[in-house]
Amino acid sequence: MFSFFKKKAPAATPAVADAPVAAPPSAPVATPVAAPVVAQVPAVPAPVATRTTDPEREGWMNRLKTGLKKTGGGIQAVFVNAQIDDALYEELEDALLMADTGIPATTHILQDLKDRVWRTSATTPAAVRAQLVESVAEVLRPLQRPLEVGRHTPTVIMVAGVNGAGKTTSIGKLTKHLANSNCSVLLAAADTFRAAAREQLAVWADRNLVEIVSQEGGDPGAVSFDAVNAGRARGKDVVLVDTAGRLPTQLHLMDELKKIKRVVTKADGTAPHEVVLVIDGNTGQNALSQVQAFDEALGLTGLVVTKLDGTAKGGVLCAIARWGAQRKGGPVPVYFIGVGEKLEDLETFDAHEFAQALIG
Ligand SMILES: Nc1nc2c(ncn2[C@@H]2O[C@H](COP(=O)(O)OP(=O)(O)OP(=O)(O)O)[C@@H](O)[C@H]2O)c(=O)[nH]1
Repeated sequence: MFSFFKKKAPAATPAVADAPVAAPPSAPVATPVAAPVVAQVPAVPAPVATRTTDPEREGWMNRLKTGLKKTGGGIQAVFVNAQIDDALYEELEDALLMADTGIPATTHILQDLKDRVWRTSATTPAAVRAQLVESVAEVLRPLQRPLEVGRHTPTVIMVAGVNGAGKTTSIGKLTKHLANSNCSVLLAAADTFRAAAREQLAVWADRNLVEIVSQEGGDPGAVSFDAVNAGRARGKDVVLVDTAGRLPTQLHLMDELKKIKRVVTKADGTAPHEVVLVIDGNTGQNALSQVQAFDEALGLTGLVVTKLDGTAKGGVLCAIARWGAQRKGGPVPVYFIGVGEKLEDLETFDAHEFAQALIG
């Protein structure tokens, strides 16, 4: 199941009765996702829906749980025949650190857990574990925010990341869902180095009946510029700019990325409207370094975390959330998570579900 919000010009009367209830991004949400939201929605962005008994959503939850099984298993084991004492908290600390949660987030979660245990008078391992899920969910909740489409026409989304993080695959998945929801999409193949990347994108474009701007060996800035102009001229809802993979340490390539962003702004003074970093969920604490480095270079507006169906430990999202709590512009939301290689394996991020999968 997939959800995003498409906003149209304010002139139209919002379909208030049918629209999801708006709430602050940090508030717990409980509206079930019935179907992708493509209707006009109120001006205030609404949160993505969460807990649901939808079988499709349960299916991907199982995949996420399977992917994070190692982490969940490790944390679960701490609670087996456990006493609620200092030793339990020490073991939990180890388990959270092993899950790539990092020291600041682990310290924060444990302190919050102790407060909760005291407040709720939790005395059984199961009750403490339930409180741990709530602690982790609360840390993650600021990351839960939907991608908005429709405020600008086209909405220009620039996608970056290290090599092999899953950018092109995620763009393909996202394109499918956008196209399925009647959003017209234009893809910009700004990875002009790798012929295979252009071909891969062209295959996605073909499958999804969307258009693509591509140029063999061309300048990625020029391709992006052309794509944004073409997107505007053709009245596309979304332009997705796929950039070549690069490491934050490759300074000349990071400069190139900054240039692509500048050129996109030249084509449309309000763009890019989103700068999304794709991170591989298996890269552990390194994912946090990537987020920080790309954010410094580009100013990120969102994340896609891929490969959570594999051997990812998942705790790094807590580290990213705690870092985001200190960030000047606030947390960088996780728009989507990737739980497989298939087209439908892209899901909106739900803090509570993720916490449940993580804790096991
Ligand atoms: N299991 C799994 N595999 C994924 C997921 N997302 C992407 N992949 C796989 O990861 C590999 C790399 O994906 P790409 O989309 O080519 O990565 P990229 O970031 O575009 O790569 P470069 O263009 O080389 O930087 C492919 O084999 C994908 O099928 C996911 O959520 N789960």
